Amino acid sequence: MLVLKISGHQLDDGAFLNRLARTVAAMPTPPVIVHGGGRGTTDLAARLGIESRFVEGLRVTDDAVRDVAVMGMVGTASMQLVQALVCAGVPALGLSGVDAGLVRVRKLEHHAGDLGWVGIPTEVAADRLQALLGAGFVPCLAPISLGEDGHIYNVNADHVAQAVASALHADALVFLTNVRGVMQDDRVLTHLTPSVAERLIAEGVIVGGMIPKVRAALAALQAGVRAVLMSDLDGVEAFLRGETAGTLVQADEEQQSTEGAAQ
Ligand SMILES: Nc1ncnc2c1ncn2[C@@H]1O[C@H](COP(=O)(O)OP(=O)(O)O)[C@@H](O)[C@H]1O
Ligand SMILES: CC(=O)N[C@@H](CCC(=O)OP(=O)(O)O)C(=O)O
Repeated sequence: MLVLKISGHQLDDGAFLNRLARTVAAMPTPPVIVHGGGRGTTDLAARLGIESRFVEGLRVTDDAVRDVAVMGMVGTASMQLVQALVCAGVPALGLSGVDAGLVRVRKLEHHAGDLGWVGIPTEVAADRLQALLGAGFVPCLAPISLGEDGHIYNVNADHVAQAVASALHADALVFLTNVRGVMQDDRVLTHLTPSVAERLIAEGVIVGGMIPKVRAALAALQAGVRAVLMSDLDGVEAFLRGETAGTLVQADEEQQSTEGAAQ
């Protein structure tokens, strides 16, 4: 089973959505979907006169921003995606992490300071997601989730996707984003190991929203998800055809044995 994380970058692009929906409809095994909505939420906040602030790719979320995040992600983003999927014949069910207690979180303690209502997943109700899959639905999760303290939290969608893929023991986790993969000097890195990733973060090559994505990808690999890909839609479609594309994360030892075999 595959967990597909869909970025919020292109959810207002009808042609993109229709192509994506056709790709999902053609998948032999229905995926579990986690979507973002960061860009739409930032746009909505601006229209409401609220400035958006991010720390290492995570949105600083006070009370007002949390309200906007709920509107942007459980509302607009979910509706845009589910509409396209259902039109393509996919029985998509738009949910958030709050519904049925699917994703529980605790407040994220960040080294850079207090980010407000930002959560980090602690538990995923894998049995309930399996029940939805078993009943023929394709769950589409917005990343707003319920705290162990009963409060509503804004959670980075990459973190939710990682937690869901790990809890479901998914075979693959695919991060569909708006770039071809993790880039260095205008080149896509075909493979990324934990040690290289941390070096590129420290050197400022991997910045902003790519930081939580890369860390989530590494955590999924660590949790036993065998294939973890970061790519755009071209790359995701190639990956589903069994071709190489985008950036695959790989354990350090795996990289060494590949290099060893090549010598
Ligand atoms: N080294 C890098 N390679 C590719 N993209 C990067 C890199 N560092 C930062 N980015 C930025 O990260 C963005 C993806 O993160 P984000 O905007 O949070 O996307 P998503 O919606 O997929 O979570 C890219 O659009 C790019 O601007
Ligand atoms: C805490 C935090 O950063 N939450 C994110 C959740 C949405 C998200 O991750 O959307 P993308 O996948 O489109 O970037 C946010 O508010 O933007």
